[in-house]
Amino acid sequence: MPRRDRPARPDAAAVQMTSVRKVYGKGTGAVTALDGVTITIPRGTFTAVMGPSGSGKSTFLHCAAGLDTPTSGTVLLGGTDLSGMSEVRLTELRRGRVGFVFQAFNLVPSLDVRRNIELPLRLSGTRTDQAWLEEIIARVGLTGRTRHRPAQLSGGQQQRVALARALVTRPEVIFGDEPTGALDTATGRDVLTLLREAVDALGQTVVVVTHDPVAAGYADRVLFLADGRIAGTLDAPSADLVAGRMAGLGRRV
Ligand SMILES: Nc1ncnc2c1ncn2[C@@H]1O[C@H](COP(=O)(O)OP(=O)(O)OP(=O)(O)O)[C@@H](O)[C@H]1O
Repeated sequence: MPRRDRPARPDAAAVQMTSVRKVYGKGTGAVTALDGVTITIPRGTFTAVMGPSGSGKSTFLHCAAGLDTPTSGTVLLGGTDLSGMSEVRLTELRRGRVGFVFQAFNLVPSLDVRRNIELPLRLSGTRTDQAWLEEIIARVGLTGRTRHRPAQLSGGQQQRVALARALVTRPEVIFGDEPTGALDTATGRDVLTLLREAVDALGQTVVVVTHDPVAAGYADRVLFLADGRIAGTLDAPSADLVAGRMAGLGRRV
């Protein structure tokens, strides 16, 4: 049975971006969303990406996850160079080696919890490792809810399903775009705690875009973007320190 618990390149960083530029449009209407980003994200770490509106956070996430192609520069995911990859190979890579957690959950309404979680395996033709499936269902606290449809769940429970779905393939990286943006404060904290546990207990790599300094406080490192460039990093962040740095960035732009 194909298993993904051993990365293809165990020594490689989870993500390595070198001189990544992304320009949308052409001529006078061109917008430089990323302007020479070079960063290494080690395996088994939790990174929060922050910055003012329009600083390039979503573009960064999309380029790192193979959802968008840089104008120039290179992106390596687990040692695999994404440049020049065909759309078919990029789709395969996103299914098997990348997990996503979005603000809007993006579950399939007609499928129950278990089938939603198994979906990436079914799409990539991988047999389900039942013991692993049961473990992650238990980890995210959905035991006893596996026959429910998404509409029968709270927002927090739906995001737990999305997180389990992201974990099921043992991806190189789980990318989150404001994963707590649609949740109330307490429920959002529960989801952040689960992301933290995925890093600490499972060695998962997590990269999350957020506007919330408290959410960033769950990360090992905060990456600040301003005007498409890395404006600094903060290790072992606290919400207060993050808020202070954000206020400084806000004044600069
Ligand atoms: N498809 C696109 N076409 C043209 N310009 C774009 C496109 N996507 C993003 N941009 C521009 O690129 C810049 C960076 O956008 P991006 O969405 O990455 O920023 P962000 O930091 O995620 O913003 P926000 O916090 O508001 O979501 C912005 O100036 C934006 O207008």
